[in-house]
Amino acid sequence: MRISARNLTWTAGGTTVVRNVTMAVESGETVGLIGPNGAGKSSLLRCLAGLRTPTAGTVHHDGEDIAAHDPRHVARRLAFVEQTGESDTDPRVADVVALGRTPFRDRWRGLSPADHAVVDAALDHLGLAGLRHRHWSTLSGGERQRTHLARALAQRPTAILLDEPTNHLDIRHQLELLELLSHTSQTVLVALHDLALAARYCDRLLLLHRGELVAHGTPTEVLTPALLRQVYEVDVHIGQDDLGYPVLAYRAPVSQAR
Ligand SMILES: Nc1ncnc2c1ncn2[C@@H]1O[C@H](COP(=O)(O)OP(=O)(O)OP(=O)(O)O)[C@@H](O)[C@H]1O
Repeated sequence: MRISARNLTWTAGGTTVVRNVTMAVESGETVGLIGPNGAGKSSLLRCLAGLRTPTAGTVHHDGEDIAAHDPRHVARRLAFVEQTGESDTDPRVADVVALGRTPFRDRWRGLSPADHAVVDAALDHLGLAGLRHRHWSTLSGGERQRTHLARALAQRPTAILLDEPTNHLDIRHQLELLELLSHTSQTVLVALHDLALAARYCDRLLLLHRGELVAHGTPTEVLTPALLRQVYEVDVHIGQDDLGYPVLAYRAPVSQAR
């Protein structure tokens, strides 16, 4: 699915959080959304997922303006993995993953055998089968994050938006998750703080700064010392490891380096 925004602005509490963003993620691409804390990444993702109504501008999924559709229609094609939060209830892992089938179910009916098979496959895919009966409150941060991703996969979406899905994961699980995302045929837009991982696994990067899209292109085009100095206010040396993957060596913040 192609996801696009045109002149998208979102204002909250008197502040313009996302400013006049025009962008597109082509069908099947894996695109990284990067930018400093508070740049507007989560807010942009929510607008693209139909969870926030833009103050101005439009969001299209495969050419359809999502403002013309109800959330259930959007959720049948697009899954959103938010940063993990606390829950008032204490569901079991399998129940959380089964929520992925909600957009396809009759409200008053339980899961069909086909739904159960999809849930089981998602649990297996994320290595969660052994935790399926565990309660949410007993899970580690990384287990919760993988459960959220399994819920998204159980939705069988054509596009997945993810908000910092690796922030609770150890290195192995970070690499596994990004391998999974970069090899899927689905359209993926993922907010990431780790620029080296973003460069390694994403086809293209979108760089947000103070709500504006200040750069987009291949990782090599976007990750330049000059741009990272301007946006992140750090000096960085960008090299390559022996496999050709980018290595970023950060220096002191610009203000302290003088
Ligand atoms: N509902 C809201 N009302 C007022 N301000 C908001 C609201 N939502 C977000 N903001 C502000 O908008 C800015 C961008 O927030 P957002 O969470 O989109 O940034 P982010 O790039 O995802 O940040 P981080 O990397 O820290 O997660 C922040 O300064 C935040 O405080």
